[in-house]
Amino acid sequence: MAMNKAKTGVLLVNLGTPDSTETSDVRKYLREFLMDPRVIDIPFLSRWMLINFIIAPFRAPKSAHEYRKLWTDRGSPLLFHTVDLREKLTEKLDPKKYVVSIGMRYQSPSIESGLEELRKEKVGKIIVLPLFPQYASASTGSVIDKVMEIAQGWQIIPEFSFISNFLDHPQFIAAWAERGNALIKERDYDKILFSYHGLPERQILKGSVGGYCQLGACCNKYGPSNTYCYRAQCFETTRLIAAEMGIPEEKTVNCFQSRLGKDPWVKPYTDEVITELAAQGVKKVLAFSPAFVADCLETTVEVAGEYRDKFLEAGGEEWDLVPSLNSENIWVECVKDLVESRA
Ligand SMILES: C=CC1=C(C)c2cc3[nH]c(cc4nc(cc5[nH]c(cc1n2)c(C)c5CCC(=O)O)C(CCC(=O)O)=C4C)c(C)c3C=C
Ligand SMILES: [Fe+2]
Ligand SMILES: [Fe+2]
Repeated sequence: MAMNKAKTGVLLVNLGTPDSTETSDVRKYLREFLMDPRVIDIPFLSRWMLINFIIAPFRAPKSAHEYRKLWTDRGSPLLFHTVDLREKLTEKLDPKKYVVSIGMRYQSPSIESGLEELRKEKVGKIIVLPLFPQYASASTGSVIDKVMEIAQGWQIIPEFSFISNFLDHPQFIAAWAERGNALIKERDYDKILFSYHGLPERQILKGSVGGYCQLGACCNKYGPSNTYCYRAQCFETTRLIAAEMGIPEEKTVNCFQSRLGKDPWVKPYTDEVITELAAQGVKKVLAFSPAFVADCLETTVEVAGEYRDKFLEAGGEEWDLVPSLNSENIWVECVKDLVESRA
């Protein structure tokens, strides 16, 4: 007689977002987010002073203003696209074999509540998918850290599988190419710009065991020696999307956005690249933001708003952002494959 096998739980985790655009909620979110030592990796007391004397009083009201530009009837896009992704993935997976929940690394719904939903279903195995294509300690690493911290308190720890990155998954690449091609069909662009979330350089160097990454030309090749170098992962994603779309490499440009503070972050910086492109006479830019799988503050407000304004003010004429993967069918298929290949 065939044995009934326990279901596999799938936990989809995204970064998280404030509960509302009230400054108090944004402050609460920023406090939790930026007190994470993997995000701001400086000594506790310095981090605490930075959050309480600078971020909470000055940054929170500014960020709340930005979040108001992003907010929709369904709240924050980052959250509702993750809810939709869960729903569509659940429809595609065999209900006898899988149960899917979601968790946000910061604020709600929490990772803890997502794991509890799975435990109630008595799952035999948990696959954790941090929704960050390229591994970074500040994103994927922090999610894994939190899940392990929670599981420490359990009597029974089931089998876990953590998906650390998917920057080169063929369906992830095809999904971006499909989104980009829809715009390229309409219009000719001079440059295709890929803007990734930035990181302090020291975070990459700290992970560079044996000094394999020098933040230079070494990141232009991706392979077994630098699997987790964030910069190399980003460059590889660009190369693969460009190849899938038939775009020559010299038409592409990589850059890193959203730097915070005075320490050096990974280069080149998106705002500086924009000024240089405009000065070179580039008029039409198509921008991709493939460090995010859902539209969020960083894409809709920063890339499609702030950076667009900057480019147009500097003499550019056209700046379009490729919408994120959100809960597009081809992306749901990719997530299904990521999950089934770990089951
Ligand atoms: C030291 C600061 C930060 C690091 C390091 C960092 C890494 C990092 N972040 C994401 C993804 C997202 N970040 C988002 C917003 C955001 N990020 C930071 C700071 C750091 N991020 C701040 C302060 C904010 C809040 C907004 C602001 O005040 O400017 C978001 C958007 C969330 C939303 O609600 O829409 C995402 C997503 C990754 C993947 C990453 C490491 C690679
Ligand atoms: Fe961030
Ligand atoms: Fe590198």
